[in-house]
Amino acid sequence: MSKKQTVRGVSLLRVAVLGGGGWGTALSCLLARKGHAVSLWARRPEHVAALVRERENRRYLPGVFLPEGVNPTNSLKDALAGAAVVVFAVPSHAFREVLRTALPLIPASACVVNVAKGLEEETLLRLSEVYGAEAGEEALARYAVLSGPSHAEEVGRDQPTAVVAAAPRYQTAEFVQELFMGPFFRVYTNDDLVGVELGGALKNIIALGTGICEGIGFGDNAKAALITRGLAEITRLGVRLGANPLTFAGLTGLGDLVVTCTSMHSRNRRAGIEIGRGKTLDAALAAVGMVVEGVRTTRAAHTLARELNVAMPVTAETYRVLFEGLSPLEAARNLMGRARTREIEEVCRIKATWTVRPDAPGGGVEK
Ligand SMILES: NC(=O)C1=CN([C@@H]2O[C@H](COP(=O)(O)OP(=O)(O)OC[C@H]3O[C@@H](n4cnc5c(N)ncnc54)[C@H](O)[C@@H]3O)[C@@H](O)[C@H]2O)C=CC1
Ligand SMILES: O=C(CO)COP(=O)(O)O
Repeated sequence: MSKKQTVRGVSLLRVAVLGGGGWGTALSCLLARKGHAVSLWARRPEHVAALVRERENRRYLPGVFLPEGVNPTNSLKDALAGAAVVVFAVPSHAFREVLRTALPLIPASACVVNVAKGLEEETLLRLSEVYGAEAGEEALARYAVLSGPSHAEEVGRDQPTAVVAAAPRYQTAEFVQELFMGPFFRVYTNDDLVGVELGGALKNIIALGTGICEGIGFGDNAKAALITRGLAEITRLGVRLGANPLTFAGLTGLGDLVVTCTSMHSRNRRAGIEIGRGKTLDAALAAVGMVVEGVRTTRAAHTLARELNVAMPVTAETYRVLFEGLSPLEAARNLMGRARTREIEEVCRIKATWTVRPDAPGGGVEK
């Protein structure tokens, strides 16, 4: 493919998408529709064979057909050869393992985009920290995350969607913005990498909790309370870890909470509903049959919150339901019975340490 061909400033590129689930498939379709040459890598040969044969991911994204520009492959070497961009779309728990195998094969100049939403359970690290530890700090200059309210089922069908790109180096976020931006896919940049990563990961806990409430039979008031108070505790932990509190009012905070806590596409919400109806965690996960990131993230965030002494009551009760056998109804009673407090006073206790990054034009504030 000629490097001279461009789509609004970004050359038509060779892109490797790693991960043959719903999100990797939807993003492969989006990029191929923009004219990029996409290798879609999945680890199971029979899954790749089905993708090649059917031109559809019937297991994870039924009804969305792969454009010509998507080439499914089981060979990491083939997928990564000559790639200008590498998109990691594997679940968070597989990120380090796949990264280690892929790193020697990734071209030195390639831009790496991670789209998984989670924390590494064992180390409590954000995935950009995992990347820096494995690839070296200097490699972070070409690393970005893409996050926000974006179900694969809708993106795969060109339904309007808005997301955020963030990166240690602001220009990399701008490159990723241009790469993914399309008529139905609007990409903002945000220079708060910490907030964008945490917003995407932590909202899954609240979606599990909201689902549990629905499974019990509670109504919209409970859902609104959980979304709002969930946002408050996400913001508390985020600010403690160096995020900009305003990020959580944006697409990767409030936006992704709304979509994940209310959409029937959400695996986290669906798993929560099953648990609220009385299923065990294992039975709920089996019923969903796809990755439910919030389960591991609940464990990681609960540990982080305790280590940092940050109050996260929704996370704590969700943890007890998932891992300590607390009944969903008892968890709801615990949340409602907490000591009375003031909403605003609590928010005011957030002491923001956020500073504007020097490499962000306009100070990172949208004009
Ligand atoms: N599905 C969605 O709408 C969205 C998903 N995400 C995030 O994208 C990430 C991937 O999610 P989905 O594609 O939805 O998952 P999925 O459940 O649809 O598929 C997961 C894929 O990862 C593969 N996989 C699992 N372990 C692996 C390993 N060790 N090595 C290689 N491949 C492995 C599975 O075989 C499967 O193909 C998650 O972090 C999720 O939170 C983000 C935005 C939207
Ligand atoms: O992150 C997502 C949508 O923005 C996907 O959420 P689920 O994993 O709950 O389906």
